[in-house]
Amino acid sequence: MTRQYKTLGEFIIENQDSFKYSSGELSRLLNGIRLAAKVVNHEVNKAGLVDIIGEAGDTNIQGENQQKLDVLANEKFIQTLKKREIVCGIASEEEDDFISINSFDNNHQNKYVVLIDPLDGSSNIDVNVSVGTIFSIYRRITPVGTPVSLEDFLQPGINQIAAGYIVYGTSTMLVYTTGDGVNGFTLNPALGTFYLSHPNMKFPETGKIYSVNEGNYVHFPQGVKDYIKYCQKEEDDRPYTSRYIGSLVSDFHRNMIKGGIYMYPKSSVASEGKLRLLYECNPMAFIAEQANGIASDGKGRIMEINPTELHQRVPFFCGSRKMVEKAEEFIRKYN
Ligand SMILES: O=P(O)(O)OC[C@H]1O[C@](O)(COP(=O)(O)O)[C@@H](O)[C@@H]1O
Ligand SMILES: [Mg+2]
Ligand SMILES: [Mg+2]
Repeated sequence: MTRQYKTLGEFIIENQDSFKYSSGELSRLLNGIRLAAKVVNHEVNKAGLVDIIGEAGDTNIQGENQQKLDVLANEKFIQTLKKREIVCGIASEEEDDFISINSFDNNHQNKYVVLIDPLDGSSNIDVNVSVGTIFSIYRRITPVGTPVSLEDFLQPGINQIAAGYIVYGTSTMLVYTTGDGVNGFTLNPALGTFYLSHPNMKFPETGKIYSVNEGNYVHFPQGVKDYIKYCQKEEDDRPYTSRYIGSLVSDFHRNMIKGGIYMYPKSSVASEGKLRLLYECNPMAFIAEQANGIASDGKGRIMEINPTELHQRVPFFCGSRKMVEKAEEFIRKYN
């Protein structure tokens, strides 16, 4: 007899009462993300066959050449969330500024803001390597009934009420937390349904995988260089294995299952690193912490950083507790 898996829809309903503000709104929002994930998954899976490969011809506010799939995924998530009557604002990697969304009755009754990285790992789209989507959800802090404002988005990660990612890989999975542990759901493409395949996901306390773009080694701070040398040294349970897919979501997902550390440090060519605090680092940090992992900027907790800009970047060290603590130890030696 095949094992009965709970569906994502059932799980969302069953768990909505454990949610602090449970009024069904977050469930509707998560269901919106579930729907958009399936739409984007459909496009990603046929990327080689239709004209969504390659550059879209524009650059985003970060000066990156937007890929066609970046733009398409951005449109699909924004359209789907707009229609759900619970979102008052959306910020996205692919949008210069936040988008204010007014409720149908035009008096700003919606309570949630969503920050998204619609397509993570853009450099891997054309070469058939796994990519993802990342989302972060907050309750607005400005009063309901007034237009959403920038301060609703510039909240520290500790204020997140939910966060998650979708990985479009050998299978498509949606992994999320509402502050009550981390659960992973695998899409059965034949049925178009997500099933609870990975309940209560946890980072192993330590691991043997380090993920960093070693091509930037010469530009890294000495502490980071020393930690990488430590990972490569033949001693105790080392050397560790180097694994770097170049898609944050995929590297994070593997390390959460097997144990490992992902690093995107600052460097002499990227003074604050590359990853964006609001829609990459904060959501992954929330998931990591809910799964007994750690997320740091090398000095302290990512989720305690007070954001100042929508697209600000921060150095990022995330994964198994003992490995991130060791990396911080090496970095602190030079502070
Ligand atoms: O090619 P690099 O410099 O190693 O950067 C790879 C990193 O950049 C990212 O692609 C940034 O994300 P986007 O693709 O969403 O811009 C991460 O997913 C990945 O870990
Ligand atoms: Mg990204
Ligand atoms: Mg992206």
